[in-house]
Amino acid sequence: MNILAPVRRDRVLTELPQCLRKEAALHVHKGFHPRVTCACQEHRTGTVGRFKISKVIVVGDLSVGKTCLINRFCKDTFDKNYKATIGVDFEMERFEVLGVPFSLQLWDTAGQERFKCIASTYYRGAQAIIIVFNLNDVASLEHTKQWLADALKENDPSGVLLFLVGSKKDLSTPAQYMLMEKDALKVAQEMKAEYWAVSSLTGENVREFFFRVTALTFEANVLAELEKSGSRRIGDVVRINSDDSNLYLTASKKKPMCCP
Ligand SMILES: Nc1nc2c(ncn2[C@@H]2O[C@H](COP(=O)(O)OP(=O)(O)OP(=O)(O)O)[C@@H](O)[C@H]2O)c(=O)[nH]1
Repeated sequence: MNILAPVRRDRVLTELPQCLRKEAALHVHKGFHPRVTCACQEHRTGTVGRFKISKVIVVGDLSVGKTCLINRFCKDTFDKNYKATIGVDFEMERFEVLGVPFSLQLWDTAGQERFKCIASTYYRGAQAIIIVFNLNDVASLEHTKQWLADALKENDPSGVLLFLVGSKKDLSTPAQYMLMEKDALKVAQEMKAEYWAVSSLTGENVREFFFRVTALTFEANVLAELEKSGSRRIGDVVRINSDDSNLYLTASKKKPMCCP
């Protein structure tokens, strides 16, 4: 018996959402990996779609807008008053990707130094790490490297997808934004993270960004399931965070067995 309500219509993904900037993208393929599409059509996604919940952690300096980002996506609300996150908080979001149910647990962590040690105990087991900085505060961009290092202490760097997100885009002039974006793209490339710029106030890019996180996390999960179930023999190599400058989620060039 299915006791869960159907997934909201605006949480259904039938296509791979595209990256924001090709220079700093986890991959630039137009669609889902053919093996993922095929596995979904044939209901061969293993634990993905049944009990699996993917953990996503959101880290970054205090007041960069982590809570607002999550609230804009999950609740479509925006609070202009700052209330520090104490320790952690989380939201569950249910999606349907290529017909397969898929859930994300979005962990909002505290940026304030005094709450950081509580928050860091929740970093473990993340499948995606979202590192947020304020597009109007260059120091917060510099600090992203330390946030990433701390988050990776608790996670396997080769098995996690990274996203670098510039927040509060509404507060930058186009000229200021261009300057900041140049630096941010460099940092994202160094980290092997996908770059996004958003505004939780206006909602710009928020939905696109979370859909991209969902789609790429789903894709990585299904590829990992296929590998685990022995499909590796047909030659697919799944590697997240390879050394390729623009293709961190890779697969071999061998033809998939089923769909083209
Ligand atoms: N103009 C503008 N303000 C924003 C935006 N996002 C967040 N803010 C404001 O920035 C302040 C901090 O936002 P939060 O989301 O609470 O920041 P946080 O990163 O969760 O902070 P900590 O919980 O301390 O780590 C609040 O006053 C928000 O209203 C945005 O996109 N545009």
